[in-house]
Formats: sequence, structure tokens, C-alpha cells
Amino acid sequence: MTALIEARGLTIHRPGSTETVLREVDFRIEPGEVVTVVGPNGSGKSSLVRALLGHMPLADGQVLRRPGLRIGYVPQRVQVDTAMPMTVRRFLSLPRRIGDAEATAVLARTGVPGLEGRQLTQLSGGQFQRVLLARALLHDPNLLVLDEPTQGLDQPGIVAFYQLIEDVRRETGAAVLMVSHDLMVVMRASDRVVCLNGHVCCEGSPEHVSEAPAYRALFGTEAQGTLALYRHHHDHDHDHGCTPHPHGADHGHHA
Ligand SMILES: Nc1ncnc2c1ncn2[C@@H]1O[C@H](COP(=O)(O)OP(=O)(O)OP(=O)(O)O)[C@@H](O)[C@H]1O
Repeated sequence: MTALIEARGLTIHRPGSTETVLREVDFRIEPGEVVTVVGPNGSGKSSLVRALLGHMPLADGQVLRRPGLRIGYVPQRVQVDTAMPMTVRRFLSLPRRIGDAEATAVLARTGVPGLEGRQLTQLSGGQFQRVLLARALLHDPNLLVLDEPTQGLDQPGIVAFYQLIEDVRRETGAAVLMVSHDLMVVMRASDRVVCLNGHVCCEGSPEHVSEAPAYRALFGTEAQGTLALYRHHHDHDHDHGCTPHPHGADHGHHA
């Protein structure tokens, strides 16, 4: 397989029930690609990510990972146990020990140098996200997965964080899979956008997804704002269209 990771006919149920969260989703990410998954709250974005990572049982379909794939993961939520003190340095060594020089270098790389001795509970939201990114970058990932990485950041913090992701991607060549609500910022930086709402509503280049009726129906006025801003920054042509996804028994998901 050429893809780093691929889902075929992925169906997921809500944990502990038979209610469908994702239905027959086909998804793949190629080496070096930047793919963003957008969709309303509860549309199954995190479930898709967790299924791709093997953290969630599948009701149907399959997930294929390229042998030797190294994934760096920035989860949507991290519970910091306030009763158990933990320094940034120690956090970076979980679950796998790293050396001091490596810790120093990766914190510098993500724009938070010198935080080794700081307690996790004493970090600002932006510093914490950068420490999470630092940990994800250890062990040289060829796929970086970020689930809502800018939650809780202010607008300048959001822009700076995505700039950092772009820099990292350029330097390492790692593919990036991102779930995000920051429509304008992430869509601009993506090769491909997948719009999810229990199934893949549409996907393609950012501009084509912005124009897709399914996308507009989901995001309404925000979608139009996104498009206007997007056009303002990005006015060249794209090769790829937004491909609607058929649903039903005969669409060949399991081929
Ligand atoms: N651990 C869980 N137990 C029960 N239901 C869950 C669990 N995790 C997710 N769900 C349900 O699955 C559906 C999809 O949730 P998911 O977190 O994948 O959506 P999302 O698109 O990432 O949402 P958001 O944008 O709000 O983060 C929701 O209806 C949610 O309530």
C-alpha cells in the first residue's frame, strides 16, 4: 500500500451501544500529505482519529497501517492529575525514556525552551499544547495526528501554533492529520479537507470543499466567511474537485 494509513468501509458504534457514529467511511492519508477533518460537534471526528490509531473497536470495515509507521499523537484532551506532580521533563519521558539533550532540543523546537523543570499544572494553555506537540515529535514520526490542537488558545496563539505545525512539516516531511474547528486557518494549510458528519459528506481541495453544498449546509454563514477569507489568501486554481461520496450497498467500499 502507498498510503501511510487507510480506513475502508469504517463503521463505528457509540461505545456501549449499537448507535452508529460513523458509517462506511473510506479514508486514507499519503506520505507527506496534510489532511484536515472538519465537521460539526459530535460528527465523529475524534472517533475517526481514535479508530485510525487503533484506540477504538470497529463495528465494521478495516484500518490498515503501513508497517513501521511511526505516529506522533496530540490528543484532544489530556487529564493532568493535579494530585500527582509531574514535570515537563518527566512527561516527555513517558512512555519511553529520552535523554536530556533530546528533551532540551524538542522543547526549543516547539518554542518553549527551558520548561523542563516546570510542573504541567503550571503551564499556560499555549505552553501545554506546545509541550504536547514536543512529545508527539519525539521518535521521529512520519505521521503527526492532532485532534483539536488549539483548543483554549487565543487567535494569535492559534495562528502561531499552525505556523509551527507548518514549519515542522516542512522540516520533517511528516504527513499531518488534523481535526479542527479553526476552519479558515487549517483549510488554507491543507492539501485535502474531509468534511464529516457521521459519514464523509464531501472531500477535496480546501477551495472545492468550501464551495460544496454539503459543507455550506453544515457550516452555514461561517462557511461563507471561510470561503471569502480563503479566496482572499489563496486565489490560484486547484486540480482536485470535491468528490461526493455515494452511500449504499453497491458503492464498493469493501472492494
Ligand atoms: N466514550 C464515549 N461514550 C459514549 N459516547 C461517545 C463516547 N465518545 C464519543 N461518543 C459519541 O460519539 C459521537 C461522536 O463523537 P466524537 O467525539 O467522535 O465527535 P467529534 O466530531 O470529535 O465532536 P467534537 O467536535 O465535539 O469534539 C457523539 O455523539 C458522542 O457523544
